[in-house]
Amino acid sequence: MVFKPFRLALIQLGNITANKTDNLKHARDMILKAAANSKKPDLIVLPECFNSPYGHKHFPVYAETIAESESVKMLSAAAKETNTWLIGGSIPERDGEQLYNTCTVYSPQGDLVATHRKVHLFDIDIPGKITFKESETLSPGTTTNYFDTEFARIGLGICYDIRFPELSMISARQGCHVLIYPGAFNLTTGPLHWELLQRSRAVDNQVFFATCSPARDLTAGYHAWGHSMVVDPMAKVLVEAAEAEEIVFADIDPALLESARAGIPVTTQRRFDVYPDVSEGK
Ligand SMILES: O=C(O)CCC(=O)C(=O)O
Repeated sequence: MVFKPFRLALIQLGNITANKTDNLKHARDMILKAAANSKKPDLIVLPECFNSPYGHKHFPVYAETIAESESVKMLSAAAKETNTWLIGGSIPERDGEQLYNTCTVYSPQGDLVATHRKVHLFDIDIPGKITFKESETLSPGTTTNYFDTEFARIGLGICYDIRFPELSMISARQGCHVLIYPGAFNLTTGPLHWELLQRSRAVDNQVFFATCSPARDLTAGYHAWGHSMVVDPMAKVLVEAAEAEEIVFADIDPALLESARAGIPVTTQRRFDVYPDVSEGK
């Protein structure tokens, strides 16, 4: 499987309003801006729920079917126009009666090459801090997903999916070199767990791990943590955004994955005679 050096751009998108048309226009402008940067990224990433305010009551209002989605049309056209791979964050998706939190991925030709429906819904209740119940309106995805580019195999997840090591483990054992999760942690769990979980998933699996969050907006109903990040296979943070809108770039160097695996060979020391391989049959 090909793994070559490439450059990643994470768009920590701000100004996500109640107006979808404005959100799509702003996201498009930022994709064009990232692509026009002298750093010339090979892959651009948007955050979770980039076209709608984040909240289960908003999902039914903003949901689109993939076949008729104006968001998908915009993302496909932007990928083609910039001739760049694009992970289109996530959008509320409608499929019949069901709604999903769905990530869509585009080739530089503008083809929709992969989707990932958030597998683990964000249902938490920390009294006095945060209560959120995506399952009030969303259904969970039922598949693990990755896509291949000319430079790497890339595994997908969305936000809360990061808390479930099995998903990352399965992607890594399917040969993914880089795991990319659009996400939107909050001001309670963000400071404690956002970086910790990414560095854990990276070091567990000796892969690169990246997240892309919306910018923090204290006037919005949901306060995103921000801090979009790229972590290397030794769990070193390569780049981290602050809270405001920002585009951050990272060079993904396969030599770092190779040296991590050579120096600490856990990938060949697993004891599937003692515990099961969660990727078996996947
Ligand atoms: O796991 C967390 O603390 C936050 C998850 C989240 O915000 C999400 O899944 O959208």
